Amino acid sequence: MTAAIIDGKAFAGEIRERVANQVARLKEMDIVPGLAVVLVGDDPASEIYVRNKNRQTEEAGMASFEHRLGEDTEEQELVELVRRLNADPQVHGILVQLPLPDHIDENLVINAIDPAKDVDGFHVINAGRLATGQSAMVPCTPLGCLLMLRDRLGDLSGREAVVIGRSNIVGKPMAQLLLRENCTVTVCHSRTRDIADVVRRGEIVVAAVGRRDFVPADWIRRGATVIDVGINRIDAPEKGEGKTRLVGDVQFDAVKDVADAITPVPGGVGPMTIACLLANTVTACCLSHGLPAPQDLTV
Ligand SMILES: Nc1nc2c(c(=O)[nH]1)N[C@@H](CN(C=O)c1ccc(C(=O)N[C@@H](CCC(=O)O)C(=O)O)cc1)CN2
Repeated sequence: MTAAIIDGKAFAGEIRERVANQVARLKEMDIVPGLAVVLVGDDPASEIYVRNKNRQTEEAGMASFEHRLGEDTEEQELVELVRRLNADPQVHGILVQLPLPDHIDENLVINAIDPAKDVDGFHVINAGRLATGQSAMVPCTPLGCLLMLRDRLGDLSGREAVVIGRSNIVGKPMAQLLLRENCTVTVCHSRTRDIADVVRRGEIVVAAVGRRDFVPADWIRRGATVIDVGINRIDAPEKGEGKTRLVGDVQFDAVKDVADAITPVPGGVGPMTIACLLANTVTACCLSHGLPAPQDLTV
């Protein structure tokens, strides 16, 4: 068996097209969705993600507001910026790029964002709404994973799903979304006993541990759909001195001989994350104007 490769880059392009159509529709009503992205410090990977977010926001016809603060910015200064953005009617979505420098309490900053503008879906109110089956802003990476799973498998009801990783950003919301789809969900983590046997139950496996090559082929049930959320940068001397490349959490070359379908890294989940951020911003904009959330951008 050779797995189908799920093309996240192409799918993200489709989502961005849907976003651009919704933005054009809103412009006819003189409404321009706006996204504010806040970057604190100079982490090189975050710099790239923020640049891409701003570029793609503008390409979709939305307003992009970029705020860059120094590494030694005080927590209070960041919270004050968030409060100003909460009050700004041109801003419908606020995203504070993570990770933040160690001296800043991430939860405190995230929970200072107006939940209606929390397009990352990380605010405790949105997490609670998702967990209790109420309408919520859904975190972008799990939202992208779910859209790919539905596109590949259709109805997910009754499927055995295994999520590897229990982070607030991916693992927990992913598990909640799969539960909402009526999957039987198991969450594995560093203390899970007999993890190979547990993962082998999954018809759907979502790997989000942040450890390169963590999932070998003999953990994967034949015919499973495997979503690799890992983004691990490793040295790539074969590309030249000092060069690097990205690998996922799954041993792609071996697993593709067992799985029915698999997402690659790069080109899988990553591009979907930013496309879903744009989708969430349009949703937040519509809701703030008393319009319904666009059905083709939400789950
Ligand atoms: N506030 C947030 N911070 C972070 C999030 C998030 O969703 N909200 N997620 C990650 C980083 N991230 C977005 O911010 C992100 C990571 C990767 C990609 C992506 O497109 N990856 C490409 C490869 C890009 C490359 O070559 O480096 C791929 O996988 O194909 C987009 C967004 C942590 N922080």
